[in-house]
Amino acid sequence: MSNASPRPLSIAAASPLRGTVTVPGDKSISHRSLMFAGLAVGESRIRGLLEGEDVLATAAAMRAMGADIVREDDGSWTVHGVGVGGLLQPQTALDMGNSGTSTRLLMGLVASHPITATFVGDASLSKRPMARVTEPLAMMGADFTTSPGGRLPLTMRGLCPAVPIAYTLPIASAQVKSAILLAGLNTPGITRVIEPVPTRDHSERMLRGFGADLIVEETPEGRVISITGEATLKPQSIDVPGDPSSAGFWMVAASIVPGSNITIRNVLMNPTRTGLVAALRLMGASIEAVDTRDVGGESVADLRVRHASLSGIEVPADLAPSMIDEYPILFVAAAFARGITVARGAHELRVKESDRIATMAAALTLAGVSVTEHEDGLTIEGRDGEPLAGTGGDRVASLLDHRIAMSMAVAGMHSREAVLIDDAAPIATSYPAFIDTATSLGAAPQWVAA
Ligand SMILES: O=C(O)C1=C[C@@H](OP(=O)(O)O)[C@@H](O)[C@H](O)C1
Ligand SMILES: C=C(OP(=O)(O)O)C(=O)O
Repeated sequence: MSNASPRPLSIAAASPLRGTVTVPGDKSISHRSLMFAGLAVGESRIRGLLEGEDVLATAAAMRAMGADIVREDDGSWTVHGVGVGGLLQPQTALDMGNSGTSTRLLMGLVASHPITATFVGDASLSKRPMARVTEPLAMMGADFTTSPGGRLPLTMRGLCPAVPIAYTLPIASAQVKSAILLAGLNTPGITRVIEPVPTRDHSERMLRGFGADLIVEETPEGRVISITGEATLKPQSIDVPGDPSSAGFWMVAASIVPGSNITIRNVLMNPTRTGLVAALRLMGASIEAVDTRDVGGESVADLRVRHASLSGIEVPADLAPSMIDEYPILFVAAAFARGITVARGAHELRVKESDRIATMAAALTLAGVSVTEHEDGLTIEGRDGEPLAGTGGDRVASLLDHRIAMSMAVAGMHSREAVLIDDAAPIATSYPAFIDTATSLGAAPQWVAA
């Protein structure tokens, strides 16, 4: 996983995109399903789990710490948990591959168990900041030996019983929030996280579903989330809804390729995740949610998306937490809009799988788009529906970042000559079927020789 060989991809003008697609299970919910089921007492069943490399890294780590996790013949997953407090000492380093969510949430779990664990990852993950979780987890009593800059590889020793804390998030991060709440699961007393800016709330919803004593209060300081340890989690039957972050690629693809008309089935519409839909609608996109329904306590809908003339906008900065992973594909939409799009207030993009501000600025510039880079975002001059010229035989650098590879593949779908991407292998971290789905909709991605 950490050493996959590069796989260059070429993609050029698509015929109109038509048809119905089903996106894979939500990545955030998939990670949490395995972790919480792995801590429950008894058998949980998960349907629709995302079988991408990031989630498989979580499964392997939970197995290494004692959970029994099996993929059944019908594609569902069965998990027998160890019980909160029951995680075992892993015998080898936990390989987190490319996955920030696996790393930070599992560090939270280890923090309140009496075990030592070493976390390693690929070149991208090894550059990402971990102090945002090691600092609060150290306050709870965990001990860390990190690589320079507080990065991976790192070894941590949990403390049991750990010390409950009340912690105000200095950055809007669901991973940091979740790491602390997960440490709180096995910590006697009440662990509190104060979230001035709301972020995705899957940990809160799911932990409550698994029977944890967790309350959320809206206060003038923000959302206060309190979890009482030591919790007992009850096994669950989970249907993972489709990932809105994966659906985002098709929303933009259908919006920019003339004549397109597609339906994306079963998309999670949790309001902490729908920022891209809101931003695209502000730009004039035609996205209609049909058959909105409740699946396991989450709102889910089918999205009908038709080609539309997009206009440049100032992207409201308060949408950032609810579309943080969707900026790369929003930048692609902006490249085809009429007029200027300004997206600021998204500084966190600098510390994702790649520096997504710099990486997308370079990628779009190579494809002939006029882009200005800011410390916290981009200004993009739209082409008013005109196709890109292509990358002229040069290769976009995806820098081990799945969302860059997929976003630039979508850009290629409305390009006269090919957009070449140096390495599309990272797509498998979150969306293994992306290339097949693109082909089924009428696009023509081609693997090329390295
Ligand atoms: O909690 C989660 O599942 C995630 C939270 C976000 O990260 P941050 O919390 O670092 O913003 C997001 O970028 C990531 O893809 C998944
Ligand atoms: C940022 C992402 O994931 P992670 O932080 O889990 O690596 C992502 O999927 O875009």
